[in-house]
Amino acid sequence: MHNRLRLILGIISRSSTTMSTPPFASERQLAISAVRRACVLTSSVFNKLVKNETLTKGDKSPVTVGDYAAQALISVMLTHAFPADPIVGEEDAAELRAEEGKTLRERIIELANQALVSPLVEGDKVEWGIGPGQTKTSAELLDAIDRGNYNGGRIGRMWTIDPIDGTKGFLRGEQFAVCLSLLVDAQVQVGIIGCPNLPFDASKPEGERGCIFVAVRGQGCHQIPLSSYTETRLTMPTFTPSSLNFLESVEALHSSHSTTDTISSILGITRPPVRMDSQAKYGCLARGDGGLYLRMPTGVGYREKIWDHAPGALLVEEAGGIVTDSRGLPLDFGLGRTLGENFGVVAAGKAVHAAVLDAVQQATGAKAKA
Ligand SMILES: Nc1ncnc2c1ncn2[C@@H]1O[C@H](COP(=O)(O)O)[C@@H](OP(=O)(O)O)[C@H]1O
Ligand SMILES: [Mg+2]
Ligand SMILES: [Mg+2]
Ligand SMILES: [Mg+2]
Repeated sequence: MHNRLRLILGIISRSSTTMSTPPFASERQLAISAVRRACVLTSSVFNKLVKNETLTKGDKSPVTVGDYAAQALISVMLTHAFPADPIVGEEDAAELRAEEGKTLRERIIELANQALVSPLVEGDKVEWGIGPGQTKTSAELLDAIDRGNYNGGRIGRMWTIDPIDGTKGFLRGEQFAVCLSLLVDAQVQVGIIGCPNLPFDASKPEGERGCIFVAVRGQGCHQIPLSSYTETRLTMPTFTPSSLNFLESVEALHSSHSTTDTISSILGITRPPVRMDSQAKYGCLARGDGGLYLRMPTGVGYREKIWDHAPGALLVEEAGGIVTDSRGLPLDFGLGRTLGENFGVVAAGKAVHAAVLDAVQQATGAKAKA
């Protein structure tokens, strides 16, 4: 009798847990923890970065010990929690494996291990390979970086990692972001962006810095301070064309400033653009710091990478906005590691997106969607 009662109570409690757990709750919790640790790691690197800790990659873009160490850390945590999930990560360890001497490698291993062993905080779980005593060997950490070599595609689960997005902003001491997303069948289901240098409240630029933006499809977009765990739901305010201002890259090589100037004058926007590095722009759009984010191709044949847009696009959609390319089509995260041919990015609130798209098409001659 006693055993039967225990069995019934067990079934009730198991089914109520299942019913009350929203989809992707574990993934969300893990992703927040990983991004939080990577934000601490990258900020600490910035404070101590020395000149010879930055490399130039084959495409001439910079990469620092912070990028490598943060990708290793996040990859270790993902692999402990979800060993079957492939990872599309920006960095690979080829340069490190070929390094003469071990200066960079040793620094990266030290940084990643410091981040892995730091004490558990709210939401952390020791099963993710973190907490005291969880150090990894150099070989394990290089392999963790290289787990990011997945080619992407349309089918199945996969994570994207951009361990430092806006590395150029990071090196200037300006905005950068740690970006993580979960794709399932090419749809972004979870998007997390940590911005250690971003003011928590745009109206207080000298106030507290550091925020994490979190979105799960169908569950809204939230902001959490880096210093605590309180979540605030974000909803994009309604802009009209006359109150619009826009966000764009600092780097004119990444987004054509002259094209956005033309779009701006077609729309009658008088406020100057807010130029900011990284996917912090998507977070700022989601919380209404700007009404529009434009990224216009510069004509160099560059293909946008999925890790540069997947988490950001979900933040904006879950805060009530629309994200398309300049033809009005959704960004396609199922094409592999890139978004394919570059038709730019047009992200804005529902009330203005159509008008903005019209202006983009006038300025660029992009064809509207059929
Ligand atoms: N020619 C180009 N056009 C568009 N994006 C580019 C580019 N060259 C590099 N990028 C991407 O722009 C990202 C930074 O975007 P932003 O200008 O919004 O800060 C870089 O991310 P990383 O810094 O992670 O390498 C890189 O992937
Ligand atoms: Mg890069
Ligand atoms: Mg990037
Ligand atoms: Mg990067």
